[in-house]
Amino acid sequence: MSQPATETTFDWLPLPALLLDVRGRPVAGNRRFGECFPDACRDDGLAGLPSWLEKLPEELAARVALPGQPVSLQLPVADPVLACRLPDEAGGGWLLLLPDENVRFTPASDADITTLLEGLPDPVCVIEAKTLRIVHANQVFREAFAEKGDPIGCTCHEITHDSVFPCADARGHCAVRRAIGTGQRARAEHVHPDDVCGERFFEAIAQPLAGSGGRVDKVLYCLRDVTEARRSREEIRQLSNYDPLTGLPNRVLFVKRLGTVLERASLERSRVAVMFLDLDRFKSINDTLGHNIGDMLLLGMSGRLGECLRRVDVVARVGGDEFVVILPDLKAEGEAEAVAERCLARLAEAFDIEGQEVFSTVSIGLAYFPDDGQDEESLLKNAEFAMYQAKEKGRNTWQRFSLETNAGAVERLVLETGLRHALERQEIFLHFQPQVRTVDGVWVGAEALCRWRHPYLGQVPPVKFIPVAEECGLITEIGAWVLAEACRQGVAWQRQGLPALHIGINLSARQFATPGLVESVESILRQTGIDPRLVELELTESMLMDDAAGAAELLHRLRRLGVRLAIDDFGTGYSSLSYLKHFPIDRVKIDRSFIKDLETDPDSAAIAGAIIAMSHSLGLAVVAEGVETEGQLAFLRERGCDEIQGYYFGKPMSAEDFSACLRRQMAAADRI
Ligand SMILES: Nc1nc2c(ncn2[C@@H]2O[C@@H]3COP(=O)(O)O[C@H]4[C@@H](O)[C@H](n5cnc6c(=O)[nH]c(N)nc65)O[C@@H]4COP(=O)(O)O[C@H]3[C@H]2O)c(=O)[nH]1
Repeated sequence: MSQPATETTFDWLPLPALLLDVRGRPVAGNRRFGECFPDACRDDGLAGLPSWLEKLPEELAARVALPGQPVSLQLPVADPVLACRLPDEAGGGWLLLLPDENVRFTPASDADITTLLEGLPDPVCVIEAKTLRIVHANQVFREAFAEKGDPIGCTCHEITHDSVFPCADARGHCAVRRAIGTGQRARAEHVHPDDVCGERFFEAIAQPLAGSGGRVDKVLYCLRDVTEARRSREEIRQLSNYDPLTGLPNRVLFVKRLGTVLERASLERSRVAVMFLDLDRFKSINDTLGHNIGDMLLLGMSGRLGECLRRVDVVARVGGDEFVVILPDLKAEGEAEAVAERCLARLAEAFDIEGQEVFSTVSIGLAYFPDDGQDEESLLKNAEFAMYQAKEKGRNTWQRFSLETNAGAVERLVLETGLRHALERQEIFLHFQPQVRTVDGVWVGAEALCRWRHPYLGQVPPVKFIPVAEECGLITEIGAWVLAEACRQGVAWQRQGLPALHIGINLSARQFATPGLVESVESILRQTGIDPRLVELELTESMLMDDAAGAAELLHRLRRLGVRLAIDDFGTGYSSLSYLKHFPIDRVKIDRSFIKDLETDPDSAAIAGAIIAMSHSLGLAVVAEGVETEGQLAFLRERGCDEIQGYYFGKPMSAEDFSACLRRQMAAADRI
């Protein structure tokens, strides 16, 4: 076919246009066509044209048209397509004018739609725009609403909602009507009643389908059952914001709510109180009556607490036996105190739990906004502090936050209560301090030292919390955790390619006296898979002296597990080396107090020297603790002290820092 004389005009036509040969096969597209179908127009001609153009030859063959006379073609696009016979002088053929750049497709035939819908896994139907009646529905849709009978001819809302009114989501949106109105795809979330689970949630998507006149005459309506996804989302939200036992908000949500209340209170200049409640001696109830009864008591408590509060008050469970309440918008003086009194009285009444009468009381702390704290954290902290003051006053009472207090006793209570949750809240962790071979400075061991990061108090030193843990018996649990964690770390280092280091672990007196220590150590060794010879348990002299025979037997049993034993802080207690030889001890650690004064105090130097010499004569190795200076190191090296521990070589550090330092040491040694 020769190129028509109108080529320039053809190219600049504002509509997409195609030149067809006499048989109706596309030959060239104009510039606009190229813009609309960029993939189809290549330098070497047309290719990959829309499939509906394949019908053209068939369609044109049936048409009788005079040159220059346009005919309208029935192609599956929304707007009419015009074809114009070109005069024979111009080579015959056709000029095809497409409606505009957004060539829209009309749905295929009913049969095509049915096949298409059946292939979809979700309930899908086609709704007539004018009447909102269903004209097609796939099998999944029919099954989903089987009890309603044949959906064809019914309105979509009759079928999906049992309603004579068009359906709508929570915001009043009907996806179908929006799609009809805007000609755009619309989405909504619907709740449909369900006999089995009460209600089911659907994501509804309405896709407008344009008729031959370009107007939306049908809507493709897809429903996706999102009930399960929504439930899991809700479960996650519930778990992260609510306490699973009582269903009350947890600490996270409580702090958010308190933030909102405080924001409003500062705008309105109103008063808010935070009330912190802690059950008195809950641990002993749990221990004696069992966790089930304990749980039910907590449930009962949370219920009764609700009875004592106003509707605007917010109650949350923030710890095992700790509840907090926000009392917003306090009008009268003493209002919060009255609530506290009411709670004390109601909560002290007996609970009937599985036929048992259970009594419990609470201690309550009160802190006011803005007087006792201006933000969530300080109010919560001060209310908790006041609660400890109430405990200190004899429990079953309330106390308003005040700085004048028996600081020591309250601090102890704060520590004890905090320690009860410290392990489960992962506040306890280990640091490691290198133990270095004196002759060449090589790192041969590490002492594991326990650390506690309290949420309010920050890092609490072990000399403060270990004695409290001892007194309240928590040391057994903490000590076992330390032992396991230190062994686990030792194994992890070896797996990372570091040399096998011996790990020093402190045993406290109470731990030493707890029955089952040997079994506990044995099981930890087995579970962690550490070589027992790398584990060194550190004890103090006083632990051995009270019951020497019993201690010796215990030490022998520990020794039989393969672990090493060291005497810590040597020199501060009985300091009888001859006595020590009755025990299966491997090493002696000279206390820091002697090392500190080595260079200035001849007595300290003499004692340290004597300990080293005597220990060696008894076949015991010696470690010096607290070495901070070159001079101390020189002295100890000269006296043949086996190992050194102290800031001179490294402070206690995290396991990651420890391994990084050790690697640097090893690399430096390799270079020498
Ligand atoms: N000024 C100075 N201090 C140095 C130097 N080198 C080491 N230290 C400190 O001396 C203490 C040595 O541990 P310790 O005598 O077993 O004394 C320990 C131990 O008795 C106890 N402790 C720590 N962790 C545990 C544990 O897991 N269980 C038990 N039962 N007690 C622990 O707490 C004590 C104190 O531990 P930390 O505060 O970590 O204090 C550590 C360490 O940081 C130095 O050159 N200069």
